[in-house]
Amino acid sequence: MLMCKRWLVCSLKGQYRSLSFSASRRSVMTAWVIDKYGKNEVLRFTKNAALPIIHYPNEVIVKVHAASVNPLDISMRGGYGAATMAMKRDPLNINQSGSEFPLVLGRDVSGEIMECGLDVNYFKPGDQVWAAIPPWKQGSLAEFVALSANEVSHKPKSLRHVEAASIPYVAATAWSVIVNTGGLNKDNSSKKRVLILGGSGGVGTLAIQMVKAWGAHVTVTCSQNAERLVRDLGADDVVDYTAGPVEKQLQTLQKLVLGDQFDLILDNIGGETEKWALDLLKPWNGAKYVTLVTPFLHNTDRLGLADGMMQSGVTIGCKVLKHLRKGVHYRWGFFAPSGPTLDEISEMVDAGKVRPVVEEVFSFAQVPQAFQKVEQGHARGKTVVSIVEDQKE
Ligand SMILES: NC(=O)C1=CN([C@@H]2O[C@H](COP(=O)(O)OP(=O)(O)OC[C@H]3O[C@@H](n4cnc5c(N)ncnc54)[C@H](OP(=O)(O)O)[C@@H]3O)[C@@H](O)[C@H]2O)C=CC1
Repeated sequence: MLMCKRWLVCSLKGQYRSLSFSASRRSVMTAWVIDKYGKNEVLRFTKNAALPIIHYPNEVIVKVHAASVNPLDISMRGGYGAATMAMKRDPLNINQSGSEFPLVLGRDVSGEIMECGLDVNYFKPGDQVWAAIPPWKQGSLAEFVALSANEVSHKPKSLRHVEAASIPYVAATAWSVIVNTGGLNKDNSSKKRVLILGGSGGVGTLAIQMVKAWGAHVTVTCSQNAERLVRDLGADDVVDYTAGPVEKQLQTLQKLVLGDQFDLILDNIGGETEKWALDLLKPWNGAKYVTLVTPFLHNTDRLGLADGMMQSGVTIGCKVLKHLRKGVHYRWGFFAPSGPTLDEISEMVDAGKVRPVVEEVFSFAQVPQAFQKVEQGHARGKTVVSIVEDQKE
């Protein structure tokens, strides 16, 4: 359904091609890369990173104005997901080394289209765009990035690049778990009760705003000093997880205030939470618990692709069946890159229903400090990297 708008516009607009970028092409660009997995010391600034080129006719090259750092970048810096990503990365074996290095991290981009492949009709050079970059592709902590056009979307007109870069990855993740896995959308969320475990970080601050805009009643767990932030974003009830056992506080809230159980729980925390959280769902009513903290990539890193996927299949299968017997649905949620999803988010932003929550902006020279910041945890929204000096549209 989301793709329809794009097809319509494509057929109306006709074809656009690359303009001046190809002609004035350099072969190298500046970037932060890693040449091996490890801690922050592996981050290396270079002026000689290979400039991305278009390999497929549906690809575009985007000049990066701003990027952001997510917890995934910290994990990928340490080798998380390497086995699975290697399967998808460099499908043409362009660098002929079979190696993923030098690897550029950064999953969010806000910037400008420089060049379009021959099949790209929806974008043209000069368009202001944003995107969430799949983990198996080279990232956005660089001057340019190559993406498939269906991963890219026109950025909200009301946002500057540094604001826009805070949204795509967490928005695409929140949309994937709430809409695709959780089954809620703008037409069926009114008066639904949603619990967001861990509401103060990147995904949480976006998820609160989305379900609130669709009319849901939103309960959030976070630490005490994040209460004002999450209430400003739309949380109706806030539980301070540092003030005592969070499950007891939520049970009391359900009995005394809500008078009902939850239709959807989004778990950004993982670990012990799934031992008690599913008891807070309405049974036999299609209610779902979706966790973003899954062992999927850890399994493939540890056991290899085939055995890791088999192990994940057994684990999720057992959990789904165990909870189905109690009348509730257990699910794993994943980030899903999608331009059409970002088109929807862009409209919500320009309509004032979703706003960026930028905690700190670092310069391109300060990328290692941005990683340190994210690694320390306790996020209150997003950590952004400004790559081209930002200009108000
Ligand atoms: N499976 C997938 O495809 C994806 C998975 N993820 C995962 O989802 C999780 C959330 O991502 P993201 O929002 O970007 O992470 P962030 O680091 O931005 O946010 C985490 C937030 O949780 C808060 N927090 C920590 N412990 C608790 C707790 N026990 N209860 C309530 N709040 C808590 C932190 O603040 P404080 O400590 O101060 O309370 C922080 O604000 C991460 O584990 C990430 O790796 C994210 C995207 C995609």
